[in-house]
Amino acid sequence: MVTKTVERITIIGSGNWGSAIAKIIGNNVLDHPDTFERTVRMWVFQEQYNGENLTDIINREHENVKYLPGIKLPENVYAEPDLLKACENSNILVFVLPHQFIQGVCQKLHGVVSSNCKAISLIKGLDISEQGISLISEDISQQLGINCAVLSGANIANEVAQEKFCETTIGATSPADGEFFYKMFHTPYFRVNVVQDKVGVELCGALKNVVAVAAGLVDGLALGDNTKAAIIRRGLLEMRKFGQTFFKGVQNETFFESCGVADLITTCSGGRNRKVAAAFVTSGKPIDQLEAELLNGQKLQGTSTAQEVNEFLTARNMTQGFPLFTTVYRIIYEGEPCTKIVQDV
Ligand SMILES: NC(=O)C1=CN([C@@H]2O[C@H](COP(=O)(O)OP(=O)(O)OC[C@H]3O[C@@H](n4cnc5c(N)ncnc54)[C@H](O)[C@@H]3O)[C@@H](O)[C@H]2O)C=CC1
Ligand SMILES: O=C(CO)COP(=O)(O)O
Repeated sequence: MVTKTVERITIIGSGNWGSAIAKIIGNNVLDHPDTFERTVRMWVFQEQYNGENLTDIINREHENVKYLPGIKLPENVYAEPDLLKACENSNILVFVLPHQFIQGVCQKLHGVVSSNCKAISLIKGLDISEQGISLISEDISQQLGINCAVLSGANIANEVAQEKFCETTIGATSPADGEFFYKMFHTPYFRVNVVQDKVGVELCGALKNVVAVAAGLVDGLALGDNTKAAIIRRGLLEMRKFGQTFFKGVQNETFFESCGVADLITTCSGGRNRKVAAAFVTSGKPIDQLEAELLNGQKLQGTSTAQEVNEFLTARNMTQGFPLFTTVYRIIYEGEPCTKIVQDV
């Protein structure tokens, strides 16, 4: 008798979103014992919390008391501090860590991961410099020699963890992979829609964070909802222009998915980028200091993405074509007055 092998999942990342996703996957695998191994390992970047290893607390209390406090994780989610051990013999890798850390993780996993592994990236960022731009899912594929789908949507982690109804988008070029990851992530309160425009989905997730910073600047200046809506609309247009200028095949329809307009709405209302950008206006403090003061170890993504996008556009003398992205960068990093957010775009 041929026994069907079950898929072993490792979640690489355990922050605010990583922990919320661990809850979804940990519960979903229990509903599909014929497809998935019961234990879901979660790689945790080890740190001390009240003098104790965070991994020990998570495995004892089944709660990520630092990054998702108050939410119980399924008992089949196991926190592992050693990256290679966490990924050992896994054939499904879920990448969900702040984008600035992915290169280091891929270097450690290079040559270790089996070629029959599937991966999906939930990271909202880009690998971008003046030399060029690549999607993080492409970096993962290229460095680890495996296919990598993406998931991105209107998914503020704390609300998802409280099982408040929301949607998300999976971008997978292979229908079979799309179906597989649908099963792994979909729940009645976390409604998955699968599209084939993987590039568009990933770009939306990364670039919306820059628009969220712009929205936060508007809020900090108390310019009101009409102004915020105008900035969000202009940001959506720049997101589409950036995608369709520098990548092939980005579909207009993708911007109407959860990963597009919906994620813009939620992030520009309740996200961390918005919150910290508003404080940047009202406090006058540097953005890094505000990140440390306001986010308790969680990481901003929109400001670094604005910096990376500006470096890329400047190298091509194309900043004028993206006034909102450029103005966000100049306000945050070059000391331009915050009021420029409604003057220069
Ligand atoms: N928090 C949210 O509401 C959502 C976040 N996302 C995206 O998911 C990705 C992960 O974000 P979060 O899970 O919220 O992380 P986070 O913003 O909570 O960041 C903290 C995480 O970074 C880890 N970390 C710190 N230093 C590290 C290092 N040197 N190497 C490796 N890891 C390190 C910490 O251990 C912790 O797991 C980001 O790209 C974010 O944009 C997507 C949807 C929602
Ligand atoms: O991506 C998110 C919501 O979909 C979270 O956005 P922030 O990182 O701005 O909190």
